[in-house]
Amino acid sequence: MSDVLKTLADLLEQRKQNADPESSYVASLHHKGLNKILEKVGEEANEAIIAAKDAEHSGDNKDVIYETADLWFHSLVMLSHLGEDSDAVLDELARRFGLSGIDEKASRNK
Ligand SMILES: N=c1c2ncn([C@@H]3O[C@H](COP(=O)(O)OP(=O)(O)OP(=O)(O)O)[C@@H](O)[C@H]3O)c2ncn1[C@@H]1O[C@H](COP(=O)(O)O)[C@@H](O)[C@H]1O
Repeated sequence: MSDVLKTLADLLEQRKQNADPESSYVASLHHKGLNKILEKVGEEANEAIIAAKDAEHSGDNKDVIYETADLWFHSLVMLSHLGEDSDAVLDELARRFGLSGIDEKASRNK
């Protein structure tokens, strides 16, 4: 795991276990439950899509990077809520190295 993901994973775990929803945004999301977390993931995905479309026209990627960070962050809170962290996702991505998306899809449709 990258240092950033490891530091964030540790912070998210600490906030999930010990933090007060009044003073921690992450704890407030866990307190509100999975549906609220999923609502935020959907909202941030939409914002990232809109920012990407705008970036295509303006040539300025600042907002798409900001919105993608929001999307990744809320996805990590979702995984944390379910007892997982980014390691599991990175392992899955590593497992796919060298496996063409087209070949993988064809193997599913046999
Ligand atoms: N990386 C982030 C991070 N990215 C985005 N956000 C928050 O995500 C929220 C979502 O943005 P919105 O504009 O949708 O917020 P909003 O409209 O207030 O949200 P709603 O009322 O609609 O739910 C904002 O409050 C952002 O500040 C984050 N909050 C926390 N972190 C990390 O998590 C750590 C722990 O945070 P706390 O739990 O707050 O201490 C922090 O130190 C950071 O490292």
